[in-house]
Amino acid sequence: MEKQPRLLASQLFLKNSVFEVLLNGVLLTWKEIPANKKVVSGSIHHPFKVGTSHSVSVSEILAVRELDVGGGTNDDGRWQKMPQKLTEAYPYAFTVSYVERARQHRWRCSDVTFHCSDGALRQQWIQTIREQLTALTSRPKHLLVYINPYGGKQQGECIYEQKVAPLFACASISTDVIVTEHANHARDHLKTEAELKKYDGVVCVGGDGMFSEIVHGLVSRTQRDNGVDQNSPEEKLVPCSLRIGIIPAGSTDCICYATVGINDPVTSALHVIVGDSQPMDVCSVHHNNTFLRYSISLLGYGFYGDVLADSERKRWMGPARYDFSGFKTFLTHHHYEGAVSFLPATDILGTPRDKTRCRAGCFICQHNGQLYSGDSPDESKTAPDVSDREYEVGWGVVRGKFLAINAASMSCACPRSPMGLSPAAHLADGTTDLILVRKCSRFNFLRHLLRHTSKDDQFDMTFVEVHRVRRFRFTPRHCQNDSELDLRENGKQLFSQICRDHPACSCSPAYSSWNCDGEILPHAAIEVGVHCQLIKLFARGIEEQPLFEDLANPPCAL
Ligand SMILES: Nc1ncnc2c1ncn2[C@@H]1O[C@H](COP(=O)(O)OP(=O)(O)OP(=O)(O)O)[C@@H](O)[C@H]1O
Ligand SMILES: CCCCCCCCCCCCC/C=C/[C@@H](O)[C@H](CO)NC(=O)CCCCC
Ligand SMILES: [Ca+2]
Repeated sequence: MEKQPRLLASQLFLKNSVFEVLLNGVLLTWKEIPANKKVVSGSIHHPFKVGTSHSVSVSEILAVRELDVGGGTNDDGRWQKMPQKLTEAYPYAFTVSYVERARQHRWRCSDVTFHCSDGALRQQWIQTIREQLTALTSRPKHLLVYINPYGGKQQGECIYEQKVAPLFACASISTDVIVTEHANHARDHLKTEAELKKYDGVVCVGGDGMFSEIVHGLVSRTQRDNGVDQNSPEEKLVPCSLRIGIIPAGSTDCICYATVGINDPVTSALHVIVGDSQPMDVCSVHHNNTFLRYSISLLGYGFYGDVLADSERKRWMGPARYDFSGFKTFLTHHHYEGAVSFLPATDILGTPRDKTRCRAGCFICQHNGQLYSGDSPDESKTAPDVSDREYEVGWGVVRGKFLAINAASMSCACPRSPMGLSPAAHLADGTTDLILVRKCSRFNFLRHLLRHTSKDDQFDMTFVEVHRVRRFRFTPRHCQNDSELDLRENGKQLFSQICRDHPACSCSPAYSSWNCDGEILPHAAIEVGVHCQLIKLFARGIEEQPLFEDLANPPCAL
C-alpha cells in the first residue's frame, strides 16, 4: 500500500511575524496570521492588516537545511542576519530553498527561513520535508557533466562553477565533470566509454553543437547496445533512457530556448534539479543508405547552409559571426535547383499555420506521440525516386529554384527570433515542418526574414510553402548520381566549372550545403526521417506566461 504523505501544520516565525505553515504532501504553504488572531506574540501588528500567503509545490522545493541560529551561519556557511529578539525567543530555525518564477520564463532559487522555539519541532519539519523530497523519484541524484570551454563566449567553465555547481550541491546531486579537450570528446566518451548505468542523466554546458554531440553519443550508444543498425533509413530506433540537461553557454542556444523559454543557466539547472522531463523528436539524415547525422532543431539548405559555411571560418568572432555571415549571405542571394519529395503527416493534430503553440504539457505532442510511438518513421512507404516515381501515393514532390529549404523539427525559437523558424512546430509530435522558400527578389526575401523577428506570419507569402511531414528527401538538380555526390569534392568542381563557363554572370553555385543543427553535412542529396520522442530533456516545455507577469507569484490577499 502506498504511504500517505504526512500532514504537518505549525505556527512558525518568519520575518518578525507569525505564520501558519502547512505541508500536505503536495504543497508547502505559509500564511501570515493577522495580529488579533495570534497565539504567540512578538511583533507589532495592526489587527486589520491584511496578511500574505505563499505556496510552493513540494516538487519545486530544492532542499531543506538546519540553520544554526547561534553561530549565525547555516550549514552552507552562508551568513544569516537575524533580529536578536527573534534569535533569543525562537532559536531553532530551518531554511527551505525553492523555485521562484521571475520574468520571461526565468526561474530563481529562493530561500525562506522559519523559526520555532522547539528543537524537536524543527527536526520534525526537516525530516518530513526530506521524506517528501526523497519520494520524488524523477529527480536525478548522480549526473555526468560535460563542459565545452570554447562554446559561445568561452564562459562554459565559469558559468558551471559559479552558477550551476552550487545549486547541484544544495540539492545533494553528485556529479562527475569532464571539461572537453577537443571536438567530439563528449560524443565519443558517451558512445564507447562512459559507464552510463551510474548516472540519472547527462548534462552539457555549451551550445546547440555541444548538445548535438551528447545526442549523437547517447543515441548511437543506445542503438549499438540494442543491436540496431543506424545506417538503415527505415530502421526504428530505440529511445534513450537517460535524460539530457542543457546549461546554455553557446551562440544560438536554440534547443534550450525552445524547450525552457529562455537561455539562462540558473533556470536550466533548476529544471534539472526538479527532474523535469520533455520528450523530443530527432531526425535521422541519410545519404545513399549511409547514416550521416541526427538533427533536433534545423536542417537548412541554401540560406542557412551558406550562413553556417561562411560563419565557420569566423569562429573567432564569437556569436556575432552569425550576424556578419547572415548579412553577407543575404547580399549574395544565391538560389539552388532541386527536387524535394515528402511524406505529409496527414493523420495528426495540428498544422504549421496554427496559432496555438507547443507549450508545457502540450496536448498535440501527447496525442500525436501516442499515434507514432508504435510504428517506424517510414510508415511502410519508401521515399520515391523523384525522377521516375513522381506520383507515388501519399508523397508530394516540389521541384524548382529555392533560396532556402528548411526543416524545423521544433520551433527553433532563439534570442534572434523569439517565435522561431516555425512558430507552431512541436517538440515531440513526430513531425518536422518543411519550409520551401522559392527564388524571389532580395526585397521579398528580406520581408520574409524580417517576419521571423516579429509576430507576422512568415509563411503568408506567395513564394513560401510549408508542409508538416514525417519524411522527406532532397535531390539537387545537378546531381547525376546521388552516390557519387560529395560536396567537398564534386560540388566545388562543378561550381568552378560553371563560373569558368560564364565568367561575367552572377549565377548561383550548383550546390549549397546542409546546415544540420550547426554542422555542415558533406552531401547535398539526403533522406530524412523523424523519430518521434527519441530523446528526453530535463525540461518541461515553455510554461504559459501569466496574464500579468508582475503577478507571477503574487502574495494573495487574505
Ligand atoms: N574542447 C573543445 N575544443 C574545441 N571544440 C570543442 C570542444 N568541446 C566541444 N567542441 C565543439 O565546439 C562546437 C561548438 O560548441 P557549442 O555548441 O558549445 O558552441 P557554439 O557553437 O558557440 O554555440 P551554438 O552551437 O549554440 O551556435 C561543437 O560542435 C563541439 O563539438
Ligand atoms: C535582416 C534580419 C534577418 C533576421 C533573420 C532572423 C532569422 C533567425 C532564425 C534563426 C533560426 C536559428 C535556427 C537554429 C539553428 C541552430 O541549429 C544552429 C546551431 O546553433 N544555429 C545556426 O545555424 C545559426 C543560424 C543563424 C542564422 C542567422
Ligand atoms: Ca516535431
